[in-house]
Amino acid sequence: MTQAKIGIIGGSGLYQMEALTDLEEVLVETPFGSPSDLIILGTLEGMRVAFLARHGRDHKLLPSELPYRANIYAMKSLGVEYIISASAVGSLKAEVKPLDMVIPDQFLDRTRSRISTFFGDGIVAHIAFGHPVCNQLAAVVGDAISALNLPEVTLHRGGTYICMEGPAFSTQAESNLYRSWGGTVIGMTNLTEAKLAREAEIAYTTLALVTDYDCWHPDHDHVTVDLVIDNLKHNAVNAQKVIQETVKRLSKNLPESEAHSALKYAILTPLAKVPQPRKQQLELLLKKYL
Ligand SMILES: CSC[C@H]1O[C@H](OP(=O)(O)O)[C@H](O)[C@@H]1O
Ligand SMILES: Nc1ncnc2[nH]cnc12
Repeated sequence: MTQAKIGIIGGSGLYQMEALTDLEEVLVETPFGSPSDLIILGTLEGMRVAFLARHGRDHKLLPSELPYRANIYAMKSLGVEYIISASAVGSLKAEVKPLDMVIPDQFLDRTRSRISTFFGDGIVAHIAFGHPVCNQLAAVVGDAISALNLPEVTLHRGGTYICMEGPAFSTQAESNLYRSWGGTVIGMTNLTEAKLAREAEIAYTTLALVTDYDCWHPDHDHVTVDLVIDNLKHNAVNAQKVIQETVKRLSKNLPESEAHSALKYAILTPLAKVPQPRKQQLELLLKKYL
């Protein structure tokens, strides 16, 4: 049974959504283990939404330790069709300032120690990922930001999110390399989520909230947690406003998304030949094709 069509993943600094009412905390077990925390179901702008603190509400999980598959699978099992993912990022461009918001439309993968697929072990699928975020959902978030006219915030529509492994921040040589590759912002989590969301046929967009200039900018201190904490707090307040305005807009019109049929031409293994335990494990993702 669908409990929420909209999922919100809160990153560093965003551990709860204050405007939610009629709260229910749910423990969702998945074939991939437990999610990062209990999922909070609540009402926002008349819609049921599912909120998950990515690192747990007490921020106890490293980017490499996150149960990415359980998080996305849990959202899917609640009926989520759209995920808005709020994330703290460093800026790789002078014109993208701390407190700005970026809606990336591309990712570059610098992760190396995490599983970023539901497939394998007897079932092969290759999803299309040329456009890794849902452009329709991203446009709704962008329009919400523009309409809010937040002081001190410039919106950047589009851009490339470099997803590094962490937990240490980058070296200056790495930061400069990412700049030379055309990176716009850098973080440690969103590419993995975006891939799994696409495999789960959930439309996904990132709301990237800038906290720092990483370590490349000659006029700014290198990023440290201490340095970004105030910006994280400021961004968390703004992110909640943006998410509320986005949900308000989604409550009037849920956009079509190619993500919702991402598996249609992706699975290579004949489903009759998939080992039964795997089929059971992935039933939630596969059932419309069985
Ligand atoms: C702010 S310190 C680095 C930490 O912040 C980002 O987290 P999230 O993507 O969950 O908002 C980044 O990915 C690191 O995990
Ligand atoms: N400079 C940075 N590098 C990686 N992740 C970040 N999250 C916030 N700032 C970051």
